[in-house]
Amino acid sequence: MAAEVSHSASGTNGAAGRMGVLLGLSLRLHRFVDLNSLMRHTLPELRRIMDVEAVSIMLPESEGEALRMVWTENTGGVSDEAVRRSRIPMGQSIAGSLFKSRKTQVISDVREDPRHFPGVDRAAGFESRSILAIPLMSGNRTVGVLECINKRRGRFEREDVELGEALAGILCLAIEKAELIGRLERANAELRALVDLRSRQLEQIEREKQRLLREVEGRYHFEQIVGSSNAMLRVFHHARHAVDSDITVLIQGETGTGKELIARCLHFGGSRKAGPFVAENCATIAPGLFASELFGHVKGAFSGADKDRKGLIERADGGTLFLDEIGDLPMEIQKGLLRALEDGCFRPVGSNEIRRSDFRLITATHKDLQREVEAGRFREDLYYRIGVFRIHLPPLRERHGDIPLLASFFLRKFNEKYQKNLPAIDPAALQCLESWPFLGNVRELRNEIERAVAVAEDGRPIGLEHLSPRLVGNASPSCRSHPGNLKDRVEALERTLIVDALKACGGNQTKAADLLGLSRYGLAKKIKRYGLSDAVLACQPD
Ligand SMILES: Nc1ncnc2c1ncn2[C@@H]1O[C@H](COP(=O)(O)OP(=O)(O)OP(=O)(O)O)[C@@H](O)[C@H]1O
Repeated sequence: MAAEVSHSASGTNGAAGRMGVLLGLSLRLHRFVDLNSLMRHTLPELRRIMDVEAVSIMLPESEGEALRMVWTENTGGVSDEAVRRSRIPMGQSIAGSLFKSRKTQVISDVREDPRHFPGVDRAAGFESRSILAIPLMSGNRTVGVLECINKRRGRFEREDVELGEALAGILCLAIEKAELIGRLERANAELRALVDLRSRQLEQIEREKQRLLREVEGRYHFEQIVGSSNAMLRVFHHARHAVDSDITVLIQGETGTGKELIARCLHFGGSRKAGPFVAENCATIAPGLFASELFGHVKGAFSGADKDRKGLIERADGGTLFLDEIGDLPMEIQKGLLRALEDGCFRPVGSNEIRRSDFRLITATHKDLQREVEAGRFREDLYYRIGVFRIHLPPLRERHGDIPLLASFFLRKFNEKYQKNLPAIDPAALQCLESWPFLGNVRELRNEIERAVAVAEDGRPIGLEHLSPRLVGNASPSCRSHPGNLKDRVEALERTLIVDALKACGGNQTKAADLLGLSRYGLAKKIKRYGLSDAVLACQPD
């Protein structure tokens, strides 16, 4: 038999006593911040106050299909653990129907109630006879269900219902508070773990940054710039004076002579090495974009400026700005650069705000800037300001003596890149390289060696057949001869003649064999012996 009980004012009988009980419990409840200890201390007291054999608290599963017995306390000597975590189907139990109706119910004879779910009783070895079931409400939300089971003396009366509801209200607040604190503690622990992880990652990034810095410093070090000619030794000696100061440096030289390399060495060898190295080639900037590239712009400064953008000067703050081909900087921008050089101040396009940047300026040009000044294309004051310290890099054709050193430096570098082990550049090929004018300077030599390493057979030296045809075609006959002993010289000459014949016959081995007075088989053997298969392929007509 079940009766729904509406919330009603308490009676006067024993009101002061009940008030005392409630107050005492509410004070004690709020001492607990952890749900489990709260329940461990509260449920026995609840059972005593309500004068029942057992009390249970059930909370919904996250999917909402069942309730779980989360805490229980009984006098039957059955361990809590036996019944805890019991699953009570929402649609087939008194607690489940109450969870939905949200109305307190007194069931005076449980055996007669068809909703009674006997699974829990079986697990507990306990027999429920009467139940006072009370929803735990938080505002409009049902948080769970409290069941007071088997009234010891008499039946559940109106006073029991009122006391139970008042207790449930206090309990609900305490559960919510403890749950909230639990959630906060979990979030806090997650946050701490995240902070720990982030700081470990930051440490790792910092270690990696230091490692890369050491690596870059090692790479851009004057010792890494190859050259033993007097001209280059003078450059090294002179350039070192500019490493430890903030002095502006103007590097002059043809394309590919190593101007940017020197600029990097000045930056990474000096006190600004931990700051940025920002490099830009003025020849590649569209005329209308110079101001925005150099000084940056603010959102809306011009059509297409959909967000603020830092310019080169601002990005180089704390480091070095390297402007290659400074001779191409338009007149109208030169004044702004001069001002930034004087006091570090500049104004982004579209902004009224003056910003500051602490940067060192290194510039480079292949042009004669003095002549640009005379022609009225370059400001004289800027010319003197950027050229406080000058470095002139001689073209490679004026320091042919550096070619063998540079060539073997690049051979080592590209052996590593292509994971090969070409032991050397043979003397004929070296002589050929030395006789080439290299208008593209060191860059052209570097590209030539890279190409040769890429095509050459692993384990064998680089020979004439691995060089570009234009270089070999240009080589003088003496350069094609080998300076070694007679056997080496004969072999080198033989190889050169075979390459020439293959070239003349467009890679056709039968014709080349005729031309050389060899059998087709004899030529094939020599091609194999000299490792000329790449040369044969290179000679094939397109
Ligand atoms: N003396 C050198 N030793 C080793 N490598 C060098 C040397 N000089 C130049 N290089 C290499 O040659 C290539 C071209 O050098 P870099 O870019 O510094 O020349 P650049 O004068 O700035 O050319 P551009 O004016 O065309 O920009 C780079 O790979 C550089 O590392």
